Amino acid sequence: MKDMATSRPEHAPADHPRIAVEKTGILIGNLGTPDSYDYWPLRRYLSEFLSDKRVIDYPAWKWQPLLQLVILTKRPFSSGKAYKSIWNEAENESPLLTITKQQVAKLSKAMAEEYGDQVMVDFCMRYGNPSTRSKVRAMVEAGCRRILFVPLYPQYAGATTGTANDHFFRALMQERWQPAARTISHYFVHPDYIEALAQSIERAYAQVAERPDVLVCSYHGLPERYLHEGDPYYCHCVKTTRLLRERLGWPESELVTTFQSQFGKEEWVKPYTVEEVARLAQAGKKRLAICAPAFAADCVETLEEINDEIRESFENAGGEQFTFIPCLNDDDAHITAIASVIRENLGGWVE
Ligand SMILES: C=CC1=C(C)c2cc3[nH]c(cc4nc(cc5[nH]c(cc1n2)c(C)c5CCC(=O)O)C(CCC(=O)O)=C4C)c(C)c3C=C
Ligand SMILES: [Fe+2]
Ligand SMILES: [Fe+2]
Repeated sequence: MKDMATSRPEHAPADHPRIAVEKTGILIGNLGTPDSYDYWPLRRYLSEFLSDKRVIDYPAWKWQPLLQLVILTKRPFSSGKAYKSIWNEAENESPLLTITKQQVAKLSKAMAEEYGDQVMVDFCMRYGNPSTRSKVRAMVEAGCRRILFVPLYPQYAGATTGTANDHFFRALMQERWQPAARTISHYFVHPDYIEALAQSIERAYAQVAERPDVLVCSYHGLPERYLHEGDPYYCHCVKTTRLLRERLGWPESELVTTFQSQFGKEEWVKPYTVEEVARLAQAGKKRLAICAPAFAADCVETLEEINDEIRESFENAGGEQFTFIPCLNDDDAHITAIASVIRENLGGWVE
């Protein structure tokens, strides 16, 4: 606690440990990303990710041999190629990490303006670095007696928010003086979030040559079985599109909900984006815009999968105008929305 404001409790003996001045931590959590696009870093990252029972729920005896001996001998090559095509070479990091840093810098500034040094803002990843454990430790060390954990996923899924929370709680288990803790389940219903999303779409529509026939809202997919076993993610996604449509004031025919990135042999929630865009092109919807409201930051799934693979599928089926709408990233309206969600969840903790 060398560099922090510290004090010794009243009536304490001279050798009592110094205690950092009390703060509230706001810890942003995201998925994670490999340290580089080379084979071993990707293999390490994917192994950690795909060994998570919240992501793939098969029993380990059945899943691990397949994962370690088959999937992880091939997938790091194809994933590596995808990551390489979008890598931020200047910073030598993935776009997800760059954008998360930008978001956190803006959020820190907004929170400091509002609450001064009562709060500190930082971020951590569920897989890879910076780890959740290291950031919880740093916050407690800095004097955070309360931590608000904010998984940066607008919709709740066990495979994203649920596992991020699990990891946060595991980190708390290791603290002798455990801070009070709160988490955020989802925030897609927040009017400021829907407003930020709607504005980003209106901005994109104002810039295209001709008004798109249809807006595809493409969400990261999930095995269909998870929905039947009680995961609300699918319903959260469908509701996000509805709220967005209501805010935009557009007819139902102009928005479509789809799901991308299916992985493995099971059926995932449908329709699949890659198939639906081809179907739309064949049905005469030649101008298409596409956004990805499940992602708070652009990443391999949007920059490569949507803007490359899915664009190709649309164009091969006769599509003519493909407008990729970036994620909200560090848009001011997005930061305002996240700040609103945080403020509402800090009730009673700060003045
Ligand atoms: C936004 C919500 C997400 C859900 C729901 C989700 C579920 C889920 N994902 C996989 C498998 C993979 N996901 C991958 C990347 C990835 N996934 C999300 C978000 C959700 N995943 C993000 C933001 C990213 C991108 C990370 C980045 O660094 O850019 C990947 C790795 C990439 C690849 O090799 O294609 C896999 C694999 C499953 C199985 C699943 C549901 C159970
Ligand atoms: Fe994923
Ligand atoms: Fe993908």
